Amino acid sequence: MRVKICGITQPQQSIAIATLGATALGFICVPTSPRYVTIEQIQAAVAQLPSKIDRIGVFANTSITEISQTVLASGLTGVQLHGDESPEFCYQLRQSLPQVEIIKAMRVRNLEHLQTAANYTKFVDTLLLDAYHPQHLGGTGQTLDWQILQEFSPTCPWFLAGGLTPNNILDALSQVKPNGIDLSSGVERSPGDKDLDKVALLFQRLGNR
Ligand SMILES: O=C(O)c1ccccc1NCC(=O)[C@H](O)[C@H](O)COP(=O)(O)O
Repeated sequence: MRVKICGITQPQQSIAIATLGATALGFICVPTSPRYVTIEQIQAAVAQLPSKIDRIGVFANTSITEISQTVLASGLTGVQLHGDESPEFCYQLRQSLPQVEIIKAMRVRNLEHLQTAANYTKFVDTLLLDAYHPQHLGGTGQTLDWQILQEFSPTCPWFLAGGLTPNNILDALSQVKPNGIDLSSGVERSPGDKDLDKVALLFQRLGNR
C-alpha cells in the first residue's frame, strides 16, 4: 500500500520519513497554507531522497503554467489538485506534463458528490478522497464518513485522506480498502513540523500492509 505523508517543510524530516517507510511525500504549493513551501524549499527537501520516493506537489485553483513551472524547477514526480479543478483542466494538465502522476483530490461532502469522482478517472492517474471543510482546503484533521466509502471502487487507484492518525488508521482500513493513505496533521506537532515518533508509530501499526 502507498503511504503519503503530506505537508513536509523540513529537509531532515523528509529523509527521516522516507526512511521510516513513506512511499510518497507531499509538498504544499498553496500560498495560503501554513505548510506552504517555495520551489527552493522543495528542492532542498528532495535533494537527498532515494529516487523510488514519489514527490507530490499539492496545488489548488492555479494555472497550468504555474504548476508546470514548479514541477520542472523542483523535480516533483506528481501533482495533486486540491481545489475545484474540472476534468477538462486535468486533461489539459496531462497534455502539458505527460510523465507526471496526476492526483485529483475530492473534498467529499456527501454520497452524491462522491459520484462525481467518475468524471475524472479517464483524465487522472489517481484519486484522493479528503474530508470537506467549509473554510480550509486541506490538512484539517477532519475525518470522512468511512461508511459511505465502503462501496467506492473507482476504475483508477485511490488514496484515503482526512484526519487519519496512528490511532485510527487500522479502524479506517478495516472499513475501506484504498490503494494508499495520506496523512498530514495526524502526524504533526504543529503545521509543517512532523512528529517523527507519530510517523514511526504509524508504520509500526501498519506492519506489512
Ligand atoms: O495541508 C494543507 O495545508 C493543505 C492546504 C491546501 C490544500 C491542501 C492541503 N493539504 C492536502 C493534503 O494532502 C492533506 O494531507 C490532506 O488534506 C489530509 O490532511 P489531514 O486531515 O490533516 O491528514
